[in-house]
Amino acid sequence: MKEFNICSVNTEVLKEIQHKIDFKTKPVGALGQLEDTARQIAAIQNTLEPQLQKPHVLVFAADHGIANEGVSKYPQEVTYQMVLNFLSGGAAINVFCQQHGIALKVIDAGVKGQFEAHPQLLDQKIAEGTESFLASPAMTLEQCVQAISQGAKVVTEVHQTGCNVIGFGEMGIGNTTPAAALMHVITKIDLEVCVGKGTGLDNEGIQKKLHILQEALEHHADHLEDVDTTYEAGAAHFLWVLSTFGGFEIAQMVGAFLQAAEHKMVVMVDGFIASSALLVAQALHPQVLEYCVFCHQSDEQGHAKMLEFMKATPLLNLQMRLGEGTGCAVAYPLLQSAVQFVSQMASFESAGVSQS
Ligand SMILES: Cc1cc2ncn([C@H]3O[C@H](COP(=O)(O)O)[C@@H](O)[C@H]3O)c2cc1C
Ligand SMILES: O=C(O)c1cccnc1
Repeated sequence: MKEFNICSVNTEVLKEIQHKIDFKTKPVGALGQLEDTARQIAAIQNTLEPQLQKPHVLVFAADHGIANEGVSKYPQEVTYQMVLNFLSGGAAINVFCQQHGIALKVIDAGVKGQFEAHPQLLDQKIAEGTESFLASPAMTLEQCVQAISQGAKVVTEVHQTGCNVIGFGEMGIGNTTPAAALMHVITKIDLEVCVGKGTGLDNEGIQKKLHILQEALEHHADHLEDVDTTYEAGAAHFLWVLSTFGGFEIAQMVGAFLQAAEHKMVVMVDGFIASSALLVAQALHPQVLEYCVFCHQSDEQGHAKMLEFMKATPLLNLQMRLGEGTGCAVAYPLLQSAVQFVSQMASFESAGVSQS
């Protein structure tokens, strides 16, 4: 497995930027979470003059064997079709990226079917979909390790273009099911809390999804008993969990999160599925969380608890439940506001305004 070298952010800068923020012409703390975000970005960048450059969203797409068990409201071919939609500019993520000047790349991490070459599409296909984890591991350990390094590689390429702020999205019909499994195994939160409606299952559909997950956990129970999800237990446990229950887009996002933190990039975190990849990433390297701005709380029912587990306070709660990185794209202007008030607001002294 690729080694990641992730340092903690500079906490000295946190104190100094706080001082700078407190001398801006506003009551102390009045910009709320924008102040927290500004402090965090300053600490990540190790500067009192944080800046955002060349924002990117990477959408990782892949298919899932478990989708054949009827865990989604939509058919599997939607994954392939939506990739084409991303490439022709018609998806929600295209619209929001266009709106905010965010560059968008689409990564085929393991979609069923072949695509023609396209300047926005990267071929990082591990295989044409995972196996159903109802009866076997979703992927081999080798595939899992390969996916992590592929996800890392694309982030390094984007970083080399001068990008210092990046978000990860996903597309993969059925992928709220592996995300729920990862959440349950890593957080030990009751499976019922981790399972939600995804693309819009009704109650009966959610019960079926829950039963399939229970059956899958039962199938892997012998191994699961030996799984130690404490940090000290080491990477092998988490790699087993990720390869057994994950997906190729999820595993590539694990590598992407870790690599972005190694490059000291500001990392925008999207919804339930992206956060399930981050759960694995933070289990391997807890410092990755210091680089993460949690963009929104998804309406998928497990997300609130998942965020709580990572002690995260999301910027937005718009009852969105789409994925694709849309939470990152709509929250990006807030990150811009955070860095711009630091650089552009007057101080009490420069504006001649009296302090308390
Ligand atoms: C047209 C369409 C576009 C999407 N864009 C993201 N998702 C989202 O829905 C899927 C997860 O939900 P589930 O586990 O219930 O299948 C993922 O592809 C996710 O990205 C979409 C889903 C659909 C149908
Ligand atoms: O929060 C998400 O990422 C999400 C929720 C439901 C369906 N697709 C994605």
